[in-house]
Amino acid sequence: MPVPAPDVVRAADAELAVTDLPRARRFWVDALGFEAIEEDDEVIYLRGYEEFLHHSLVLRKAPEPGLRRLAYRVRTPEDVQRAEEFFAAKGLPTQVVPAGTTRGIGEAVRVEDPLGFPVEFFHHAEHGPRHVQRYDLRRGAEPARIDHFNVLTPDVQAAHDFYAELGFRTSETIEDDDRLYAAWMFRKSTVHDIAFTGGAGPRLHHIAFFVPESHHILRACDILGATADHAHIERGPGRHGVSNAFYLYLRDPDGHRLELYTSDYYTGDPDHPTARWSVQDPRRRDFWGHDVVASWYREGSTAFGLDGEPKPLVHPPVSEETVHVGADGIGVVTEARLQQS
Ligand SMILES: O=S(=O)(O)c1ccc(O)c(O)c1
Ligand SMILES: [Fe+2]
Repeated sequence: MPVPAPDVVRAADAELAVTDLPRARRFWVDALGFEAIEEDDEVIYLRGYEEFLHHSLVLRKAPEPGLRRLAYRVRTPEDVQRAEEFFAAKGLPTQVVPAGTTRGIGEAVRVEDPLGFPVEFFHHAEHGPRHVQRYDLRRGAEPARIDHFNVLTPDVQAAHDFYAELGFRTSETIEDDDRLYAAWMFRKSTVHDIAFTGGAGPRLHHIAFFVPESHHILRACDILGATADHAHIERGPGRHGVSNAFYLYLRDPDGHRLELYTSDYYTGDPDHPTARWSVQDPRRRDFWGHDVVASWYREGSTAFGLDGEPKPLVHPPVSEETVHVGADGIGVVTEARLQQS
């Protein structure tokens, strides 16, 4: 008798290990505009203005940077128990953590998924003050809420198949006749809660935060330019092919990648179709055909297991970067330009 999957509502919380908390606070709070709703010498709880749960992201001081957990909210308290049974039935590590282990979060279960990532499922959560219309407080990029996680994994097909078993549906893919290079999967009615980027893993690729409008992304660029912190800008701003979202990728002081993301689309109907992109299409990752900087494919954050130890990396047989002739479409675009000249 298969163990039923928990009813996942959305990607809702995450925790990053950072090596210098005041330095991280200057970036995430002073520059980007997240609200620090609770903090001490060891930890900062950050919150987006649309979020009604206690927080959106936890930054915890540690000797080494890395990903400590990706957290999904589930629909009922019984789904927390269901999550534990679902992963335990697959022989995967699980641990129940008492309420308050993470401030504002009730009893939760932490697991290592088959990809090697530390994943948490929770239901009970304190509600924080509603700041969505506190325009007197909103600052920087005015981050609204967590939108999705993106992880580096050597076998995107296996990752896709497992999260499909967990009840996620697929909104978009990048593929060719031989393999699936990337996939975007969702539980909430938008393009994704989790996405898989082919590469050595398990590593975190990025955590994305929804911002209300594209001008908030441009404001983040201007703020970082104004303080001569432009080196934090890694890729963009631009328009994604996959997801159609307007985007910007930043690297925080510890190298953690975050995305500011807006204007993707609704996916809530039961027969929502999957959009499939060819790995040879130069518009797939940037709709305007802009190349993707190599670091975006190659770099990610270490993932810590439930034991707190860094997870060893497994390398993929083939990477999108190499299949697509250089970092991302340089060969294809160059050929096209040469043919025009
Ligand atoms: O670069 S992609 O267009 O593939 C893309 C689409 C949506 C995302 O959230 C993302 O990080 C990357
Ligand atoms: Fe993303």
